[in-house]
Amino acid sequence: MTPLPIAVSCGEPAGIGPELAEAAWARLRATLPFVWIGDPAHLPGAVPHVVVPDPSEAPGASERGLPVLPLRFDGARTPGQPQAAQAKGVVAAIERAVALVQSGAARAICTLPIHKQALADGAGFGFPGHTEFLCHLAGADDVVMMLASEQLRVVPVTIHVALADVPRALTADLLESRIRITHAALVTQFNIASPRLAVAGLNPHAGEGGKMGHEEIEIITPVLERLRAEGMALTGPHSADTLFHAAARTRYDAAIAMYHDQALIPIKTLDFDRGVNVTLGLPFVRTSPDHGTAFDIAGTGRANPASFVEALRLADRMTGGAA
Ligand SMILES: NC(=O)C1=CN([C@@H]2O[C@H](COP(=O)(O)OP(=O)(O)OC[C@H]3O[C@@H](n4cnc5c(N)ncnc54)[C@H](O)[C@@H]3O)[C@@H](O)[C@H]2O)C=CC1
Ligand SMILES: NCC(=O)COP(=O)(O)O
Repeated sequence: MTPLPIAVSCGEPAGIGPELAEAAWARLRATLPFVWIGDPAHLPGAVPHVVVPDPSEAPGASERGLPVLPLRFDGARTPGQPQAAQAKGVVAAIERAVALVQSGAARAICTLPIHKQALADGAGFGFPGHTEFLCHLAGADDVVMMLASEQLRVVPVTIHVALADVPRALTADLLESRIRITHAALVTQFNIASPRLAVAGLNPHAGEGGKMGHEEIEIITPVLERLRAEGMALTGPHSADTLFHAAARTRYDAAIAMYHDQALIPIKTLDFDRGVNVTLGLPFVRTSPDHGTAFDIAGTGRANPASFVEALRLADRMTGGAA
């Protein structure tokens, strides 16, 4: 039986998404079919593309060119310069990918990067990122952003939250929910029978016994004690500054960090080229490259497709493939 394709939303046309789609097709065309949802006129044309009326035709078409489910946008692609008139199309591509995976026409979705400000300005997009938008579209209670590579898996508990607002956003309920979702996904989607999780503190030195902050004592430790009593293998709260060196990384399957940069700086430093962003807790698989729209190099041919290729491969493995 022909495998279902992965549905790829085009992301911001002014970013590197269109060239990444072409480069990934050139690498994966025979082994991992995907269908790109976007405006064919925005593709650079370095490789052929094939417009397909239905995603079921993507695996066959992939031998001849990049399979495309067309979505017409207003205007041409201008690398580095997002067009307000195109913002609604960017959102529609994500919605289309979700509809395809929900109807069983695609096996997973993989999203190319959006420019959050361009979507807010051009489409009144009210979500800080895909993660929150997908949670909304799927009707999920809560989801988790995980960044994963060969060397590290890491989860920020608070996600797209201004640093000044993190202490208020970091509640015991949120921490517990995000640990539970991560633990369950490591078992069911990453085949780790007994996941080991290492949890960072929020403050320097994990609060130094209350001398440098109280969130560890008042919020983090009580949650960890409760979940340990259920049998979860949890350590922490750890000082975040010593949680990511090589020896420390051998002691856990995923690190739970308290805010965006605490989680993403280590993995992007270790593995920027091959890190993958995966949303856990959705009723379908969603992956994404770890980087953004890279306006500074869009249209120059310098974009490295490795993270996007890894994102497609991870989506494939998480849906039973062997890529
Ligand atoms: N999943 C998503 O939709 C994501 C979207 N973004 C959005 O992207 C926009 C730009 O974010 P930045 O912080 O500037 O990060 P960025 O990842 O777009 O760029 C940071 C630096 O890395 C380089 N870079 C990024 N990807 C590359 C690639 N594949 N090959 C070679 N060089 C690459 C860029 O040229 C730039 O110098 C923002 O609007 C942000 O919100 C950021 C991360 C993820
Ligand atoms: N820095 C990671 C990021 O912004 C990805 O967000 P999302 O669009 O995948 O929610």
